[in-house]
Amino acid sequence: MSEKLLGLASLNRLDQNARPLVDPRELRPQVVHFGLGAFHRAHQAVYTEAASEATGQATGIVAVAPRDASVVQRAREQDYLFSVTTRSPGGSQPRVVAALSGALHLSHDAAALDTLIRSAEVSTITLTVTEKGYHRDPASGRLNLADPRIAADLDLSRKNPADAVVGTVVARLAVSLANRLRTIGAPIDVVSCDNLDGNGSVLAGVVREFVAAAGWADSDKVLDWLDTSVGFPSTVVDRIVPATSAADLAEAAARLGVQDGLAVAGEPYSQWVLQNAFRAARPAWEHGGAQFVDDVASYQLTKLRLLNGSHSGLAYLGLAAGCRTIADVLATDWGATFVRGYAAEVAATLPNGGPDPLRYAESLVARFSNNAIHHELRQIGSDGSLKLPQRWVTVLRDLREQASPVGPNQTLALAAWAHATRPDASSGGQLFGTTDPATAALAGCWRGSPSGVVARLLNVLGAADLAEDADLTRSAEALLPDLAAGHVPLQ
Ligand SMILES: NC(=O)c1ccc[n+]([C@@H]2O[C@H](COP(=O)([O-])OP(=O)(O)OC[C@H]3O[C@@H](n4cnc5c(N)ncnc54)[C@H](O)[C@@H]3O)[C@@H](O)[C@H]2O)c1
Ligand SMILES: O=P(O)(O)OC[C@@H](O)[C@@H](O)[C@H](O)[C@H](O)CO
Repeated sequence: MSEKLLGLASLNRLDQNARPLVDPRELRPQVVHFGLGAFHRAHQAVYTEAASEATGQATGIVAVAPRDASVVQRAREQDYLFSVTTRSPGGSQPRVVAALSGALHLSHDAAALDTLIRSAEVSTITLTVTEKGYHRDPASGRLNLADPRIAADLDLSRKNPADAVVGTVVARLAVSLANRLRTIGAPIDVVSCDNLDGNGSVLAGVVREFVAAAGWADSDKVLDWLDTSVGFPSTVVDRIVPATSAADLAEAAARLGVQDGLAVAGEPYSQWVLQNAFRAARPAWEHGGAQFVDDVASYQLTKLRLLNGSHSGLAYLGLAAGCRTIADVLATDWGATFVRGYAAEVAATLPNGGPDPLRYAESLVARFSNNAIHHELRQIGSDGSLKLPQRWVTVLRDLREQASPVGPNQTLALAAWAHATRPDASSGGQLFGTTDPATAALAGCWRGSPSGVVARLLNVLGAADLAEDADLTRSAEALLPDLAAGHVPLQ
């Protein structure tokens, strides 16, 4: 292997402060992680390495790439090492992290993955597979059995219950957890680290629905075992980690002195709150800085509704105004005002006992203003049809239930999202280049009469109840001409 590439052979070329906290050769697999994306590397992997250093138990993660096989290849070439650069306006600091002990592809390595999930050494599974990875129906929130990929996996797993080479993470979990019951039967925990409201119960729900729909001879027994022996704790994960750019890779190579094809960069802030609801032995993440609490709901709602909710709003407004990154938006004369105003409007929907919303908003203004982080609005604005149900729709419903009015910042954010879903004739995609699995359905909403477009779009989010709120939809539609002119009409 080339010494110019990050790997075991090039570790001694690194500056002392850029070296891993633990010896990568000592890692033993205890965790299987689905979703070998940027966030996992800069978040759960970092906590796991810190816990390994603190406890002296070198926990290894076998990371699974559900789609892109090239990332598995790169991880293998680099002996599963990668760097995380912490970026702030004061400077940036890369460090190589030793937490991964293997990498597999979901379908190419199906047999090895199944063996691992039913092995006694693995006690925890984690996931960062985006909202798309859960295959939920937007209106009901349940597993969408009509989704072609889920339907295909159900078909495969009916024909071959134990050995099906399935293509979705939900099906892989259902099949391999059932195989674990059929072989060692030892308890295990499965931890969703995606930005979903009640992510533990959402994940438990889709896995159970797959098992029930598969109709295996032992499906009922598997469902009972999932209840008694498999934990699905909820978690709140927080660290801003943009997709890695070519410039990030070049900077990592220059700073480290070796090439790192898996480099990621993130902000200094990081938080991981986990529900104390594990059934099996787990990594001692509390020694790596994670918090364990009995109920994560107040942390989860505050984070999703204030951070992610305002992030989405900034993304759509910023795109309308011609900005590229979140820091660009915060540099306008309206960015911070929007974050504060939006937080004040959402505050009434947050449970007691969580962080103070207005102080939280101030911390967001500071984090979002970090101009060493280049978080593209197009990335945040993509998949809006799957993100907005938990970022905005639940908030709007709670306000209706309280008979409270929808605030001007929420209405403006809704209008900006609507504007960003406009079809772009030249590209065939969305106006600003955001991507969304519901692009065609969203584009279809622009075909009817202009009045009614916001209601039609809300229906695509599975929010027929909000679509009937004429005050909301008309107020949002009234803002569209300003947004189309590149003006953000913030009061
Ligand atoms: N990046 C962040 O700042 C951040 C912060 C908090 C939480 N998160 C959570 O982590 C998730 C992933 O973020 P990331 O930055 O790693 O993104 P990424 O694009 O780098 O990685 C996404 C991962 O999800 C997988 N994936 C995508 N679509 C899938 C599908 N349909 N089925 C199964 N797997 C699929 C990809 O293969 C990849 O492994 C986010 O969607 C969010 O829920 C991210
Ligand atoms: O990662 P996504 O695409 O689901 O959402 C974009 C951002 O809102 C999100 O990544 C935040 O930066 C993150 O949740 C902060 O912890």
